[in-house]
Amino acid sequence: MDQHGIPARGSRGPGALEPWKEMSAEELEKQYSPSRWVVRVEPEEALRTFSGKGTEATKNAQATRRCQLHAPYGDGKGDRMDIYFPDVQSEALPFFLFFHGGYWQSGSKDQSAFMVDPLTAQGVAVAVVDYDIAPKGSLDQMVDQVTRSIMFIQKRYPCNEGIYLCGHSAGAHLASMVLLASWTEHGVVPNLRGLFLVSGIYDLEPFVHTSNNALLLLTLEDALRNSPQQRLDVAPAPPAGLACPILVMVGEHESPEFHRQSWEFCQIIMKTISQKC
Ligand SMILES: N[C@@H](CC(=O)c1ccccc1NC=O)C(=O)O
Repeated sequence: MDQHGIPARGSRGPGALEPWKEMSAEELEKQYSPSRWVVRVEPEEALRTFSGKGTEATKNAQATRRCQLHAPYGDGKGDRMDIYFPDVQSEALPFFLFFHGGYWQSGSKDQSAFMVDPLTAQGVAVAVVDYDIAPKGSLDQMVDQVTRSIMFIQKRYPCNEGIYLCGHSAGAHLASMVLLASWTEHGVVPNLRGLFLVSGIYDLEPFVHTSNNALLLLTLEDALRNSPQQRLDVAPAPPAGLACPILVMVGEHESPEFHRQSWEFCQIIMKTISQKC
């Protein structure tokens, strides 16, 4: 265990399953290529459709909803979010913050506002958050950006009726990292009321050994430091975010490794809650 409370390499506790260690490089690559598990279309078409539909929905949301685009949540050029508002004019709204996926190296807020229509219609404000993807940003910087984007919403809308975080894939990982955040250090505790984690990965060690790491260049240390699966139950204090409901979801047709990641993350959350809360 080091000073960050990070367990030594490979010590995931008794009973931990690490089937990925037995896989060939080719199999591991496939397990961590979500587009190859789409059942209806070929991987390239799946990726094209995903970004095409997202871009179209974003243009539609920007044309039809009251919104503030490129709102700066910090001083960095990449510290930007688009905020979409419901018809009701109020500061006391629930806020839904979305963090896109793309293995920390692709995707943007400009193709990720597909949930804006249904949520704003229900009286929810939606913030779609950009962060500096690789190679511009490092994973540690992205985690910091996500933390600052949440603090920005809390400070700007102190009367909010709850902050709900949602992330998809790599974005689910970034959202889950708030469970390790030390909010008192940041001078504001966000009014977190819910976490929606969709098809995320929470133990980054297997990812390090795939070609997806070529741009991100995560070391094993970076991966462990940024793996809530490995840090949650050894974190020194009960994470503030654990006081709210956490929904861990995974797509039916995602790879067995993606299913295992979500399942084991659920287990560690429940274990941590029973120990610390
Ligand atoms: N190169 C990956 C792309 C990918 O992983 C991805 C694409 C869009 C949204 C999320 C993704 N994965 C995780 O963040 C693949 O082929 O599946």
